[in-house]
Amino acid sequence: MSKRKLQVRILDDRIGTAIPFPEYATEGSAGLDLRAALSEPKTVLPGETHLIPTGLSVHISDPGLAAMILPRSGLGHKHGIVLGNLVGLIDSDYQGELMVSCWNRGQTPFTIEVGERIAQMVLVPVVQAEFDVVNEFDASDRGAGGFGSTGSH
Ligand SMILES: O=c1ccn([C@H]2C[C@H](O)[C@@H](COP(=O)(O)OP(=O)(O)OP(=O)(O)O)O2)c(=O)[nH]1
Ligand SMILES: [Mg+2]
Repeated sequence: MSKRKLQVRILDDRIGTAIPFPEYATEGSAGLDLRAALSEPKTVLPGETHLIPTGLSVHISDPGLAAMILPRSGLGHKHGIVLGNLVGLIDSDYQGELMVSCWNRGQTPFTIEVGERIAQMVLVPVVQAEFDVVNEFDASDRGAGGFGSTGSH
């Protein structure tokens, strides 16, 4: 399987030792698990949102690619820990630290441990649009119908 080279900077020297470097959990994984580069465990109370550093920055560099930060399903479903921005989008020209906004949408406090896998990052292809302003579109079957226009079943 071919993999895409990605430049990464390690901003926290515990990465690679106390905090494992991000990796694909299995050969077929789409997401790289991102870990909390915290100095001590952090409790997120119900309704709170905390910005958690990962100790890493990436420079994707190619405008035909981006990265998305997505919740981990186990954390989100069982513990209510999802992302404060719902989805994080990493621009190809971003060179700052990868940050994860952790929102506790549940009813019970959740403690993020040092090095815990808090979210996952997926590299995705991107096509930038160049707008071509027109007065009318060629007719389509759907036209302007949406929001349930095709019926409820
Ligand atoms: O979960 C996230 C989302 C974004 N970012 C970084 C990478 C991204 O390239 C940059 C800007 O994100 P975005 O464009 O979504 O935020 P904005 O509110 O539009 O800020 P800006 O004005 O800096 O673009 O912040 C993260 O580290 N984590
Ligand atoms: Mg932006």
